[in-house]
Amino acid sequence: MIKVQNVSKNYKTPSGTFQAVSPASLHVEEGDVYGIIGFSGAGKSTLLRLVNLLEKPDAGEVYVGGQELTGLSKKELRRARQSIGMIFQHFNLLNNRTVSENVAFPLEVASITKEERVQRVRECLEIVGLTEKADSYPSKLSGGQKQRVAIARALANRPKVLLCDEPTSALDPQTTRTILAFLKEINVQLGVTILLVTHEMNVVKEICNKVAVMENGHLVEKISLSDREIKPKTDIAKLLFEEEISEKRGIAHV
Ligand SMILES: Nc1ncnc2c1ncn2[C@@H]1O[C@H](COP(=O)(O)OP(=O)(O)OP(=O)(O)O)[C@@H](O)[C@H]1O
Repeated sequence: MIKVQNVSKNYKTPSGTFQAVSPASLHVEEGDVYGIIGFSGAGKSTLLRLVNLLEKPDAGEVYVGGQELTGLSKKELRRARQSIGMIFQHFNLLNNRTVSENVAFPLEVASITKEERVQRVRECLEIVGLTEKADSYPSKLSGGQKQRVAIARALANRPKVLLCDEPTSALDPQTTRTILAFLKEINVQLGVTILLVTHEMNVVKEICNKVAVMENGHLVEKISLSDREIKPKTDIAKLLFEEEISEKRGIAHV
């Protein structure tokens, strides 16, 4: 469903060129909830944004649903992006629009008729259980509710793929569980393939079936979580998995 082939990204900085993502390849199959985990600055968000070309790769190819995004014109890319939803750590809602108007926004961009928009907004708000907040403004919502609106908005155009950039990092543990449950339901019930960036192993363990580990711009290891025994090979993957095991056993880290 998503194929990233030898994609890389450099940034120009005052001190020279900085390689945020060095040639990386990733294959996300239909139905996966695929995690990308790593510490801050590892290049996770950059890699995610390379998938829908919010960041333009310096090299490599990106395919989503069999279509090569890296070969499209601007107009074709705008259209292709309609089948790729995205949610963010800080929700990125439009504060001067109501909940309904936020969810309707991508439908307006896609030139969907008003009648269809009203119907689809209603459906999406039902999916995330926020029908009663349709006329509220984002400022009146909790963090969890804001993320549910963002999910509804991301689903409006019936995407095949949902990209999630640290979707629960701004939320408390209880709300995190609720949002992860929504994402899992969307994956199972609606058949949406999910690629999710996080620095928290508990998020990966909760909903992902596969995870790629990133360190200093490199994808260093890919692990299937459906394997009976998970055996991380690299030091960073061992550290991330062992931290999780230690936390479960109640061992404090200093
Ligand atoms: N536009 C930019 N210009 C220069 N450097 C950038 C730019 N965007 C990201 N970087 C740098 O690239 C590296 C990777 O950033 P990225 O946000 O992808 O990491 P991350 O793993 O998602 O970390 P975090 O969770 O802290 O966001 C960081 O060192 C960051 O400072």
